[in-house]
Amino acid sequence: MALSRADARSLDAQDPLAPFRSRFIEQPDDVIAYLDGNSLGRPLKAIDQTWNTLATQVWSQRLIRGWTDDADGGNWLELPEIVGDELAAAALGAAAGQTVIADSTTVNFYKAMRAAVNLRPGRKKIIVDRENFPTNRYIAESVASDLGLELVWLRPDLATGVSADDVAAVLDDDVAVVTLSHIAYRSGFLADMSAITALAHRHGALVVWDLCHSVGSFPITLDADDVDFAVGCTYKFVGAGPGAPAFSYVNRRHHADLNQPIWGWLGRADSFEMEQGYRPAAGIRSMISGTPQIPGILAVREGARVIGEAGIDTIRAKAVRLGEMVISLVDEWLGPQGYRLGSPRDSDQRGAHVSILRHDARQLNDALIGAGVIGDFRAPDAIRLGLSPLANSYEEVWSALEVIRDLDRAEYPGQDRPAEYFDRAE
Ligand SMILES: Cc1ncc(COP(=O)(O)O)c(C=O)c1O
Ligand SMILES: Nc1c(O)cccc1C(=O)C[C@H](N)C(=O)O
Repeated sequence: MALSRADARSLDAQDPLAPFRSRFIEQPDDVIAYLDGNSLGRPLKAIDQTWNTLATQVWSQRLIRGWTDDADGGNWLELPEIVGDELAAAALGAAAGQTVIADSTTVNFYKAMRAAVNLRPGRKKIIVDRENFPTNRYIAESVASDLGLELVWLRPDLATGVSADDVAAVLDDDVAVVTLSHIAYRSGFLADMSAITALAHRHGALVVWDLCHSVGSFPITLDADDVDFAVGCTYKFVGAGPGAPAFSYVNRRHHADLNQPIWGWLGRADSFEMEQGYRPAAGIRSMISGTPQIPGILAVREGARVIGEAGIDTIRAKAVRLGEMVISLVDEWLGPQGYRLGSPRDSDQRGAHVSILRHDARQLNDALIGAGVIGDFRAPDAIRLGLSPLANSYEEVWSALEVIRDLDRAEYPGQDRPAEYFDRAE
């Protein structure tokens, strides 16, 4: 028996995270459910205040001195490292001094991949998977092409993702880097970061993890797992806003030999001496290239603060419970309408979104947005339902599934559905 609306309400009544919903700026009245926080999180009221303070009290008053004045526990030039440490403590399981907020995930991923390969001279292979986010696949191609390396492609089943066994099957001592997404962008499959990292290390390879879909939704343990490099975005579950700067983590044991490819002035030692020749700054600072994006970094600080306050374990527990609710409703209501589950059924293998598959997903998703349920379509046949434990209520998610069910009834009344309805176009 699927949960009823009353059941969803009762889950909300017991939800320790329910008070956090009022931290967000209200969504428009015509939105029944916003299930796209795994693409762009909703804004916190605190960010509105932070940006207002930045413009009216800090930027306008300190002017250029903001870069070097010691206020807010540091100056703007230091904020990438300061807020990097704050995010690391709240959401990455990483000790201070190994994380910076800078650039986009794409750019950070490029830097991390090149830096990792530089640490393994003479090795000729990079392992990457076909289900990885496009930017990761393209950057891996670009790095391999520039450096004359071979790409070894994993081809995971969409719903089962990349296992340690898949990696073990192609790993040898000629592999420089294994790169994977911790949570797959389409299926939500959760990779075993600890096991795969240990496996890569046994062959002398390094790992570069993309944490875009896990940061802020899943307890990450970068130091404990001895991860080498990790990158991820802050506009999803961290909620720092469209185009907010990403983060880059490099394990301390690589700092002495770290050599990333974009040699900008702010990653140099003694930047303001403006000297000839590049000499990397000490530590994680050398992952920076150019001027930090201060409004975005301050928004990351607010996101990290709220995650720290809520507690990442509590966030994860609610993500699991929301996912289970969605899957039970999919089974009961949507299976008979020709939808299939496009995510792992087992919560231990699933992140904070659930994908449902149907051949006409693109049109369905457009219709859903029109009906006030905002998820997203991912080619070729997936509707992703992103579950944001801080912003979504159980009832909101339940209502979304009800809308999906009823939309389909309206479109295809009765039991006589066209045959192609059930045949997934592969
Ligand atoms: C897994 C993953 N990696 C990388 C990116 C790309 O990040 P960006 O476009 O911010 O560089 C995204 C989302 O866009 C993503 O989901
Ligand atoms: N970064 C995005 C953008 O600039 C426009 C639209 C969507 C996005 C996304 O974040 C996509 C997202 N990373 C995904 O998992 O599909």
